[in-house]
Amino acid sequence: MSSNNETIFALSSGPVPAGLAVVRISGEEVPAVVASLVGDVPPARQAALRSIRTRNGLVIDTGLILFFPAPHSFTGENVAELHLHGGRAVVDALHRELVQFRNLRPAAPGEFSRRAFENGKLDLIEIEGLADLIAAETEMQRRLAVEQSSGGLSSIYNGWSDRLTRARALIEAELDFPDEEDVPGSVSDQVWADVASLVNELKSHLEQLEAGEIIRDGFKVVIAGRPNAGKSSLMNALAKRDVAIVTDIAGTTRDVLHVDLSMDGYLVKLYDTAGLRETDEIVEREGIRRAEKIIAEADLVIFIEDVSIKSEAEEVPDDAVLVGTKSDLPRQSAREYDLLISITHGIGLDALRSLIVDRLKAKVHPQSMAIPSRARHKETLTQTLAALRASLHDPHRGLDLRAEDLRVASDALGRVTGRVDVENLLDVIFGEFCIGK
Ligand SMILES: Nc1nc2c(ncn2[C@@H]2O[C@H](COP(=O)(O)OP(=O)(O)OP(=O)(O)O)[C@@H](O)[C@H]2O)c(=O)[nH]1
Ligand SMILES: [K+]
Ligand SMILES: [Mg+2]
Repeated sequence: MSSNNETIFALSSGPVPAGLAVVRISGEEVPAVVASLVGDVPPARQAALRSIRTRNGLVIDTGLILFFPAPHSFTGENVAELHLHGGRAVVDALHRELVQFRNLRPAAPGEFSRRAFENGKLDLIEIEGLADLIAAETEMQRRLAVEQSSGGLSSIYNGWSDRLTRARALIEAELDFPDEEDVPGSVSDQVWADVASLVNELKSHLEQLEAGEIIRDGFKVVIAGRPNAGKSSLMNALAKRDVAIVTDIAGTTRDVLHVDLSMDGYLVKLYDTAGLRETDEIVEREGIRRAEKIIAEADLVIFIEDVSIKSEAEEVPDDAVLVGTKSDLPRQSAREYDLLISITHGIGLDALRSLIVDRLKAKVHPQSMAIPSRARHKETLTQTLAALRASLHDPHRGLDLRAEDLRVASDALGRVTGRVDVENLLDVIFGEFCIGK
């Protein structure tokens, strides 16, 4: 059990007014609070219909109550859920009543999840997965988050941890009994063979990071090209709304504009940028600087060119999709394009959408959804891999030094799931939750 002796509560469902409001309470005081509110403590884990009253006997509302005795609850503590009617005044009245109890206070953001972590109910990967699941807006984000929040990814890391622990134990045994004839050399060989295969598994796992990041954070597509090429018109057509200002004045767009699209279940982040050209105009120049920055960070650049004007020798970024636009106008450009479109005539847009999805899938083709997706995962897994490689680097190095590398690897891997001390990280991780989670 956690050492938290305060009981916390919060509205865990969405904003009121709504059909229902679910208020969650967690901590030691829960049975006493529930008995006071509804007159008894209902049977564990069964929905019970009750009148919820103030201590003066006034009815606040009638609703369902669920009691989850410790440790079989989300937080591992005593938990109650009150399902009320989702009115502002109903929730406020319950709030006013709850703050009257001793040792009862409103929860901080992420505090229920933090208690779940501290009581060993969820590890850090599962907690992060839960935050992602709540934030998920696309189907692929949901699948990735479900895999993480339900322990699929953790089980890989726990499996690796167990293998490392075993390897370290065998090496320690060899260090403790160096002259024992009956600790055969082949034991040590087996250990290093397994460490080598761990290195390979970790390496291919880390190669999936880019896919995980694209699924979680989105595939960044940047529209670039000369002023007046029709970039903002394309952005608006793909977004199906008027996001960007379109005029026939070259240099209309200055700031980087952005919309989120869902394509084939993936999050695509589409950016419109200032037209690229030499200019002395200060505002436009800043716009171009910003454009160049986002182009450098893009997963895919769509470089568009007006086919109705003679194309100048332009630098098109490597890997960019070269799109000729305004195909409704008489053609002047002799360049070969990957695709021709016309925004005014609605030509080629579906083909462009498919092309974006194809490029995305060329980068993201995970065999499984048990893949890393955050900078934090990358950092700790990279440290693990480096230490494992160090242990294999020179077989003639002292066994004690190689054992120390394995210890470093073990610690780094333990920090991924939070098995090893991560106190300094917790505020960051739980801070991204909303209140009530
Ligand atoms: N005929 C024709 N005109 C187009 C097409 N797409 C855009 N235009 C016109 O081209 C002009 C410039 O379009 P924008 O979308 O503002 O071009 P931009 O590349 O965003 O321009 P900057 O932001 O100034 O760099 C506008 O007058 C549009 O109406 C098209 O497919 N066909
Ligand atoms: K323009
Ligand atoms: Mg524009």
